[in-house]
Amino acid sequence: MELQELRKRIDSIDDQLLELLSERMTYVKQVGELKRSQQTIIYRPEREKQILDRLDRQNKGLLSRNAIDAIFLEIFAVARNLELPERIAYLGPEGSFTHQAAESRFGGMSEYLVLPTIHSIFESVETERARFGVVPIENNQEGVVGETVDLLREKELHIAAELLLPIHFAFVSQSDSLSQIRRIYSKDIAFRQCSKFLREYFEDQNIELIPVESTSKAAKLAFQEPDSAAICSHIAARLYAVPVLFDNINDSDQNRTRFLIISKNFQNQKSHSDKTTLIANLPNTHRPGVLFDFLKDFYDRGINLTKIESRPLRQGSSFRYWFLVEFEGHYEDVPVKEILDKHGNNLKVLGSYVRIS
Ligand SMILES: C=C(O[C@@H]1C=C(C(=O)O)C=C[C@H]1O)C(=O)O
Repeated sequence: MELQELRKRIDSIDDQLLELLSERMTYVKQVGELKRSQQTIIYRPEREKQILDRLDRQNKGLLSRNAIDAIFLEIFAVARNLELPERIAYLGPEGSFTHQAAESRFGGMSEYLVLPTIHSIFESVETERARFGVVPIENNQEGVVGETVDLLREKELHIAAELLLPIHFAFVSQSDSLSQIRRIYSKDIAFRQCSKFLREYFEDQNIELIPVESTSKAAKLAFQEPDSAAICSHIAARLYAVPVLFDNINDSDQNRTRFLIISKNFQNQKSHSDKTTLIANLPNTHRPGVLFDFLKDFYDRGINLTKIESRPLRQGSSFRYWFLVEFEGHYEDVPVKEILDKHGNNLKVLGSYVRIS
């Protein structure tokens, strides 16, 4: 087919897509009105997951699951904005991986509040300056983010959803040739995670590796100084319009960070694959068998634990702990309810949500 003919067909499909998307939005608006009249929650991650799973099963074309997810998550985000514009707080700076995570779920059209600390994210959601907050909870290579875990216990907030982001670093520079590069900016942890690439390409050159506070600051510096480069996220490269010379330069392809979307008064309905997070303040943990007895309740009911993290109680000078426990299932499942009833006051359920990890 000729180029002109191909483009004519593409234009005609775009016209149809636009018409269908507009029609979809009229129904979304009606859903929004129903939700408002029943005073229920707009964001329904379990419904979104159901749609994505169904589309994936139906899909016979060229689109990968990731492509379908990316397109439709953006459609959902636009739809939610139409139902009710909601502000989302994320841990900055702009161009951080948390920013990338937030955009992957709430799209390019949402209103964002960029805050400098994990504490300030929790506070903005608590005071309802933001409807949702996006915070990292763990990295599969570096471990847990203690501040997030501690704040989950301290504050009365809920987990609306989790999301996983592969941590892919890009090597960006304005310079056309590697030999012109004198300095590379990034976070120290990113230098560590891209050490093979740095050795391979820059071993013999006299290059300065300069650690800065964030990879997005690194991208900004690479934008300002043409004889420098940065190792940063995709979103930072896009934000500062610095060309990507090499993509995915991290040593390991397995590096992933898990983020939580937190909210006030949020409850998800059951989906067919949920996860629950709770805080366990078990009495007398210094006695033998207390933690064992508690965990046995999960074992006896065939509930799969996915995480247990102990954190210091910070009571005087003692070494005592509380636990963050995560498991497969929803808090409305009968076996889970039994455990919740049995341990009542010692547990605080943070939420059940669609399981991704
Ligand atoms: C339209 C709805 O609200 C939101 C938007 C969705 C969509 O665009 O399909 C799906 C789930 C909700 O997050 C709904 O609940 O059905």
